[in-house]
Amino acid sequence: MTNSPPTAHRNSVAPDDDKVLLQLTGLKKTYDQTEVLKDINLDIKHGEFLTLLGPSGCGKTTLLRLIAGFEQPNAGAIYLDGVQMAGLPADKRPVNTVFQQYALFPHMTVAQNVAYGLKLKKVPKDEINTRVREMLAMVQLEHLANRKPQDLSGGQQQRVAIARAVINRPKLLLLDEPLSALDHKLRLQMQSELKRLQRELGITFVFVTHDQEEALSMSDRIAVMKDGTFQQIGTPIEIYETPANLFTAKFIGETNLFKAEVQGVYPEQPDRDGNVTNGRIEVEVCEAQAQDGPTTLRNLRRPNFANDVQVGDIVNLLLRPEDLRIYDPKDTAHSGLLGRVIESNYKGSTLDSIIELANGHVIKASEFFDEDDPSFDYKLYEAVKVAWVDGWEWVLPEEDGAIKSKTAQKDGS
Ligand SMILES: Nc1ncnc2c1ncn2[C@@H]1O[C@H](COP(=O)(O)OP(=O)(O)OP(=O)(O)O)[C@@H](O)[C@H]1O
Repeated sequence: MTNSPPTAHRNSVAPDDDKVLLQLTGLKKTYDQTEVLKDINLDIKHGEFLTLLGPSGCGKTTLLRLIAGFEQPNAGAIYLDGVQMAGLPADKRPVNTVFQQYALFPHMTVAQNVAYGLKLKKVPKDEINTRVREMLAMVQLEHLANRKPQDLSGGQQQRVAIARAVINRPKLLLLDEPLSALDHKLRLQMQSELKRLQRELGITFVFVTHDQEEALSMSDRIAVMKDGTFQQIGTPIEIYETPANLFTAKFIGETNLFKAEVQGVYPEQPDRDGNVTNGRIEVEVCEAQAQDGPTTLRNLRRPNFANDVQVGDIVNLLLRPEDLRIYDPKDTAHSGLLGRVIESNYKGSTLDSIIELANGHVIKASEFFDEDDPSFDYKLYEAVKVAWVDGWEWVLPEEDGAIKSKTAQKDGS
């Protein structure tokens, strides 16, 4: 993977303190004898922005509904600030939810919509007015306080919904795909506004999306879900750069995958100063007709994995488009995979190329555009050699975690 972090890095803010706000232990939920959540365990810290990310039907909304108290789990427990939530109805939990449909009251003005929760709580009128004013300033809607929801744009309506949900300072705000009804440009704008608001209010957010770019750019941590289980929980950088399995690798960002055969295994061992060095393996990429010299990998970045691997095993070599470099096939300084460029798109800051390798495998490379760099001087359908930046690769076992040797695969076992 690249050493230059994705955009998420600049936006992510470490939570204020390490105290756990929300603790989920052994949560299970079954509908019609189908377990849609299986043994969910997660600690969320005060002030954290945590995103549940996964394909449709993986259980994201169900998990939010359990936390909110709209549904009860079949097993497990939910603790909020150390208090067990079992049996506590939704309206008694210090939690609010923002849905994709904003559900604003059409007959009320913006200010009345935002004031609604405080009015129910019988907060004094003067205090309500002050807090509504402050809240509308925060979401930059003061000038629209007397408008009705139907006279607002989608983005403005969503800001009212968010203001209404946070005015009574819940400890936790649950957001279920709150931006998915917005067009692309507005969605990007709302992403940064929402992030700013979360930082200013210091409220813990649990945000649901199936948009991986949104998850990467907004979250402190992402929990990647599939079939009611967590596949990986980590920072955007961890999830993108060191995915725990093939599902996460393929779900987040663009991925080039190569099968590779292990040629040598060198477990971790102490160096001269007594520090334990990472284990490493050497592999040969299984792209037989596409290869120009041995393409070996020396520095495996997952030390524990190295000890499980044996010579002859097949592993997956993961390379993001930005990890690849394109060279002249006559170049002798780099060993790589031979192919030809079948599509080339100039994107301003990058040049994105689709390359068909000699064995038919199609891959994608994305390089920063530099007019002075002669390595970019290739034309469509021209032969090229593709290599990767040493140390930017990531190695994964097969999906089920098992590593099948080449011989075993041939035997069909
Ligand atoms: N009330 C219900 N009765 C029966 N099955 C349900 C119910 N609610 C959800 N499910 C099922 O539980 C699974 C998880 O649904 P859920 O809505 O949590 O997924 P999701 O990840 O939020 O999906 P999406 O991204 O499409 O909103 C799905 O298979 C869904 O059909």
